[in-house]
Amino acid sequence: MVYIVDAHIRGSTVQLVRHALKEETESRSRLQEDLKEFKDSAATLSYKMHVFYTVLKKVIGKRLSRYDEDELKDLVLFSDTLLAEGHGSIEVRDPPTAAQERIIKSLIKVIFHQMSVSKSDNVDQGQANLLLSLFINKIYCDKFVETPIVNESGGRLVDSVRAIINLTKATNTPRRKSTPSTKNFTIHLFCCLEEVPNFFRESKLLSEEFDKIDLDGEDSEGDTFGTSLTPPGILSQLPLSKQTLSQARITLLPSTELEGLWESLYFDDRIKQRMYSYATIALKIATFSKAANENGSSAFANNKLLLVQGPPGTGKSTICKALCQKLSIRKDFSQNIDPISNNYKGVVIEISCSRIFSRWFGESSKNLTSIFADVENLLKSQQEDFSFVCLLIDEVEAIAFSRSSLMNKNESTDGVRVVSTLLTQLDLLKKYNNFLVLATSNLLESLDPAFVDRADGVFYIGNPSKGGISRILTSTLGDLISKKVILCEDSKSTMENSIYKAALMSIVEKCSTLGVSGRMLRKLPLICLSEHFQELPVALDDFLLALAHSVVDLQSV
Ligand SMILES: Nc1ncnc2c1ncn2[C@@H]1O[C@H](COP(=O)(O)OP(=O)(O)OP(=O)(O)O)[C@@H](O)[C@H]1O
Repeated sequence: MVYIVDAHIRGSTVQLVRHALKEETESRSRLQEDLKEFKDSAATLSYKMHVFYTVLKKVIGKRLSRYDEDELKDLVLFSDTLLAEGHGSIEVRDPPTAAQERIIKSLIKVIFHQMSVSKSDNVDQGQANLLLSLFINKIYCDKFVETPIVNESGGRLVDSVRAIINLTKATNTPRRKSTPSTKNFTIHLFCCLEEVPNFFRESKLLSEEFDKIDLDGEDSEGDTFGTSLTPPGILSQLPLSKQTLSQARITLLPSTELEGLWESLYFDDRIKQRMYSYATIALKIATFSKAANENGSSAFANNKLLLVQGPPGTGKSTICKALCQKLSIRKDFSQNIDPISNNYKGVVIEISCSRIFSRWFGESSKNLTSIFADVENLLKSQQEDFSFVCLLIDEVEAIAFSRSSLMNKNESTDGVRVVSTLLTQLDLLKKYNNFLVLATSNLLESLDPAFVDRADGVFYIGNPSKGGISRILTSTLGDLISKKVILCEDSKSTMENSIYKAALMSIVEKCSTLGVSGRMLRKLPLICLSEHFQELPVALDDFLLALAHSVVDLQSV
């Protein structure tokens, strides 16, 4: 079984490792007065950091191998768990104290010395616990079900293909081979940009410079940057016009804003894995075309467009943003980028369809063209930096409404022009190997067939199943218990208690019958507290009774 592990590292402590290794590298070079070696110290430092990351990954892998398969599924390990369970671990401040700095520097010295003597990157248990507590914030584990297709029978290929096509139960039908139960961990270390030492300071300086620029010029419309959390100083470095910045929300990745979203979503049908695979294959395959020096034309379709559709509040927009964050963390297309480097690994441009529309004839399609022109500039500038650009179009029906319906309704030709512009622009940009479009819609039937046809994958996301409902409610309850809004005897094991489990299950059953959306499930605890209590905290028993009432009340909404 393959597990994709995303380990969220602490930028501040890892930066200290870099300092320690840099000091050591430079002092050695100076001692030896070897000019060439001194010049190569940057390469030596980057090699040593690579060794440090390898040791850290090995320690994480060993720690995770303690868990069985069931426990590993969607496991999230927080730093306090790592701290409580590891002898020799220490709690570290952010930024670390002077004493903690000394511990980190000594530990690194000792580990590197050990490795040079033993010629192995193994560390003892005490050191492993110390490494985990000092450098890891959180560990997420994603089970990746691999079903490689093999012709196990070894029969003639043509017979096997025919057996599949005709769905015969012939003995030589090639099957999807089940993977052995060994645990393989693919570990990615990451740090959100806002936590990278100096990123924020630099962006603050840039912001100050940016503030001096007059934004009230003729073409500054609306609340520029109003919705973006990325500091304007950083945004001003991107080749984007003020107009695009006011009509789109830009997020540089990985971002703290999107952190933990992927793990907070519970879907059936391996939807997350499938979307991740589609996105990575689309981006990876494009790099092959680049290697073959093709200039865009290809015998197979790769529009790099994924469409997510389904009823409101089912997590469509959230999964798209979470997917972008994962693509930037897992770096399948951006090897060798240091997790604590200042470089962003991806950019999400979220288009606000309502802002694109203008009351002036022809303006809407002009707005769209200008956004796409900016996206193209950005794609060009990012190509060598191993970072991707994702265009996220929420509620795409606003700009991809079926043209025939528009004409039947005698709507103005402006709407038709917007759809045609969108299609033309998508066709133009698909040649970029670092480009991806994610679109969401509640109204698949109303979309223009030519747009749907361009989607490489169409994913349906419905209301959560019983399993999903149970996990959403359990996680929300767990959060309220840990925040002490809900009181119970043992905050860690209460929800394991069979009495509470059975009570919650009845609520889950009712939610499932009513077809409650993920959004409503996330809101239910707040509705329940507001409707039934005046004072906080509340007892768990009372909360569950009130929750049952709130769910029943949903019937009348
Ligand atoms: N399956 C789910 N698991 C966990 N959380 C969910 C799930 N579905 C929805 N949510 C939560 O519901 C909220 C709304 O999600 P989101 O806005 O992504 O839905 P949407 O499908 O895009 O809605 P709309 O179509 O109305 O724009 C988010 O906070 C999200 O985390």
